[in-house]
Order: sequence, then C-alpha cells, then structure tokens
Amino acid sequence: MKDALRITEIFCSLQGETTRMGLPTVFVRLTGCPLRCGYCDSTYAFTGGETQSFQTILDKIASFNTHHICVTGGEPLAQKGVHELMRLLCDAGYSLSLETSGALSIADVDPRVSRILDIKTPGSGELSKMHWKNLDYLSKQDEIKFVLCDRNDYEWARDLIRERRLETLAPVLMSPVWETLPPANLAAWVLEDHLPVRMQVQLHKILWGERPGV
Ligand SMILES: C[S@@+](CC[C@H](N)C(=O)[O-])C[C@H]1O[C@@H](n2cnc3c(N)ncnc32)[C@H](O)[C@@H]1O
Ligand SMILES: Nc1nc2[nH]cc(C(=O)O)c2c(=O)[nH]1
Ligand code: SF4
Ligand SMILES: [Mg+2]
Repeated sequence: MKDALRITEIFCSLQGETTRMGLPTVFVRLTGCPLRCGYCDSTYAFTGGETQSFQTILDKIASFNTHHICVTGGEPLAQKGVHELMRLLCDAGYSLSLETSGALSIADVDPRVSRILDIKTPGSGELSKMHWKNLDYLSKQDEIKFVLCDRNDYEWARDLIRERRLETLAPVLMSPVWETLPPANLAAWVLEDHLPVRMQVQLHKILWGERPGV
C-alpha cells in the first residue's frame, strides 16, 4: 500500500541511547529486519506489526505532544516509504533521529535527520552485511555506534576507530551488549586506551528492564 508502513509499536519514553539520552522521545518502531544480530533486543519486531497509513502514524505521534522522534525497528530503512514519512515529520517541525544497522544506504535519508549508524561487530554475527560506503555520507549531526559483545569486539572497534579516525566524521558511541559485557569492563578499557568515544549504557533498561514499549 502507498503512503503506509508496517509498524510494530509507537510509544513515548525517555531516549535511552545516543547523545540525546534522557530526552522525552516518541519511538516509531518499524517491522522487519534483514539482519539477525545474536544479541538483538527487538526480535519481536522481525515479523507481525500492523500496516498503518502515514496519517494514522502522524496522528498517533502528535497525540504525545513531544518534540523528539526516534525512528527505529527492526531495520527502518528496509521499508522504502520511511523516507517520505521522515520528510513529513521534519516538515512538521519535529527533531528526528534514525537508528540504523549500517547494512542499508543512508544516502537518501533527509539531511535534517540525525542518523545513528551502528557498525556491526564480529560478535554480532552480522559484520559481513555492513555497507561501508555509509561512512562517506556522515556529517557532524550524525553518530557512529558500536555495540560490543566482548573484549574481542572492543579491540576490533578500537582499531577501526584509530585507523579511519572515525571521531573526525561524527561522535562515536560505545555501548555494551546488555547483561553480556559488564559496563565497568568497557569503561576501564576506554579509559586505559584514551579512546575518543562516548561510552553509554541503555538508560531505559536500567529504569524499566528489558521489555517492549519503553
Ligand atoms: C534494536 S536496533 C534497531 C535499529 C537497527 N536495526 C540497528 O540495529 O541499529 C537499535 C539499537 O539497539 C542496539 N541493541 C540491540 N540489542 C541490544 C542489546 N542486547 N544490548 C545493547 N544494545 C542493543 C542495536 O545495536 C542498535 O544500536
Ligand atoms: N527508551 C528507549 N530508547 C531507545 N533508543 C533506541 C531504541 C531502539 O530500540 O532503537 C530505544 C528503545 O527501545 N527505548
Ligand atoms: S539490525 Fe537491529 S533490529 Fe536487526 S537484528 Fe540487528 S539489532 Fe536487531
Ligand atoms: Mg531498543
């Protein structure tokens, strides 16, 4: 259907990740993902959902009376119509961020959107899907993110950051896989290496645990 998207959930919460952490934000979670990261906390968005018209989505978002919007999934760029939805939302004056896996091109994303580009690590099991050209499209309002399973992932990400000077492209985030890599270990490694990154932990899981809709 035209002017419609498959949606798993739309809810309002505190942004739990990125430099926007803590800001009241409406989350639009699109259904479907071509990747299968071993740690994925959103597997319930792989299938199901409901086809909703742009108007229904816009009305639902407006009902929360909140300025910040985070478009996520699933892999939001897997549905082509998401570009038009993001344009409409930017035109309406909202401030948008997009969470994306790095596997699909971000070239056509509206430049007003802050793109959070996840670089999948060896531990995710999905490194081979990375679309490396995405790094060429980044600007300072975007962010690069590594979600790390273990020390091996950390060293791989650290070496990539140093080789390609990723911090000169956009702010770089490092996040531990929830309940897998102890956050204090990651903190110690970042400090020891003086890495130019921002370490983060998922605020919403500290507040409310791991469940949909928060
Ligand atoms: C659920 S994904 C949806 C957007 C997109 N598919 C992606 O991977 O970026 C949103 C973010 O949550 C992260 N994430 C998923 N499961 C996680 C976990 N168990 N611990 C920490 N971060 C996780 C992903 O790496 C990604 O940065
Ligand atoms: N509170 C909250 N913040 C988030 N930031 C990114 C999320 C996501 O699943 O992409 C997310 C989420 O699911 N909840
Ligand atoms: S790309 Fe994102 S939604 Fe898809 S499996 Fe990986 S973490 Fe989950
Ligand atoms: Mg999440």
